[in-house]
Amino acid sequence: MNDVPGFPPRLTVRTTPLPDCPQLLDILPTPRPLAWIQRGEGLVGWGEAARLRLPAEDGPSDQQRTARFARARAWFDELLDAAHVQDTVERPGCGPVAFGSFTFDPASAGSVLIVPQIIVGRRDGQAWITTVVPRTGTEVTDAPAPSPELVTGNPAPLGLLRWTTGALGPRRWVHAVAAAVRRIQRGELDKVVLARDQYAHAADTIDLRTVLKRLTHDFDDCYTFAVDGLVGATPELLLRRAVASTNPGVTGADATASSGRAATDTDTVSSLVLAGTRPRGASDTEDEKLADELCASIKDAEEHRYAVESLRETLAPLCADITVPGGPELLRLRNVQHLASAVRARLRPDTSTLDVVAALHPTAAVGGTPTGRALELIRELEGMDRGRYAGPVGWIDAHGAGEWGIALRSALVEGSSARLFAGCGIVAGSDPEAELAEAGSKFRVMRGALSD
Ligand SMILES: C=C(O[C@@H]1C=C(C(=O)O)C=C[C@H]1O)C(=O)O
Repeated sequence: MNDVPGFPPRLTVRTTPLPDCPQLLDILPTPRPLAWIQRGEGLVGWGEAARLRLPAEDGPSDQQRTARFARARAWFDELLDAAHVQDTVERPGCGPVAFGSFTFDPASAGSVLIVPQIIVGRRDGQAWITTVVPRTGTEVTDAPAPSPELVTGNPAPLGLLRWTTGALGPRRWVHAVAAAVRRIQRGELDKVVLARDQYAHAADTIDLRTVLKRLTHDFDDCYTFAVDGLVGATPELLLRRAVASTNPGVTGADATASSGRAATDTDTVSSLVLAGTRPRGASDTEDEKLADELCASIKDAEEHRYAVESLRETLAPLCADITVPGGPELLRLRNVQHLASAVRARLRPDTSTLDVVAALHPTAAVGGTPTGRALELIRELEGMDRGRYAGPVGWIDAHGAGEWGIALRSALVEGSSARLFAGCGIVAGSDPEAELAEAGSKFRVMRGALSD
């Protein structure tokens, strides 16, 4: 195990196909797995072959904003350079994979990259297993062949929960939102996203497998994730990049070092922007009424436009051919409905995935506009450290392929307690009471997943 500022370990990595395609959440042997799953496909991992945990950044503000991503990139590149990789599957997510979760605010400690000892992946009906073992000295040894008999986990129910409020109770949070609306109306900024937290306390250690199963069941279209105790189901995709290996067959340390971690000509990235929210209705009629209201709302259209424009501006120096839809679509989830815009672009050569993640975070959907002023107001009004909530969460492989979401609809699970988060975009026309109700709808994702 490595902690910053140590060097990553030298690893031997082997990926082989799995003859059967397992349900990813049925094979987890530990109550604290790593996961990234959408519609039954994705990656799960367990054990830790390497870990990087980053401290809070305190440099000059612009450098500080991206420093944790640059450190993570350097560490993973170094790990890849020293790794001996055998990969007979050659798909995104094969070979060495790091699961990552970054803090929302650079001034918070705890951004993390973890390379599991075992990774199981599943895509398009094909499954594979990767084993990662440390190697000592300079002699290259093969990783042991993975056992096809995967252990079946037995997730435990969570029992009765006790709930407590976090930094701001509902009334104080409504005041904070009202203060933000006044500051926006005074012209200090255009938009700020304010969040609140609450705690669930269980009698015993919370088994993340139970939580993950409920999240994937209820939010199949979302990205269900678990990285170092941060668990959730986010609808918001910050970045997906699919690059296949350019080196078929067995790769050695040198081949891995020159792998396609930077962009190639055909490299496309996609992102899903969400901003503008209504709850789901109790009946079809009410549901339609709320959807119509959302689609006709000038306040929500404006909030959405800020988010899309900020994404386009951020991508412009890094990408060509940015495609933004003419207007948002309606995305309906079990608890809420959102205005959504799918943006696609072609990555310029020599751009690394974590550089793009660094550039995109924080989007206006979780920070505000303009970013700097929004971050100051969040620090001033929220009264809490967001930790890794609303930060980028996802995975990256040796070729730069990866999927990164924004850690929303999430909770930080530590032992027997869970800290839940929910936030809302505030603009000049926001009604604080309506925002409190909206935060309630968003809390429902994790409240449901934690409740037996
Ligand atoms: C901040 C959150 O959600 C964000 C805020 C939204 C809004 O205000 O309409 C919608 C989606 C997310 O971008 C959250 O879920 O905690």
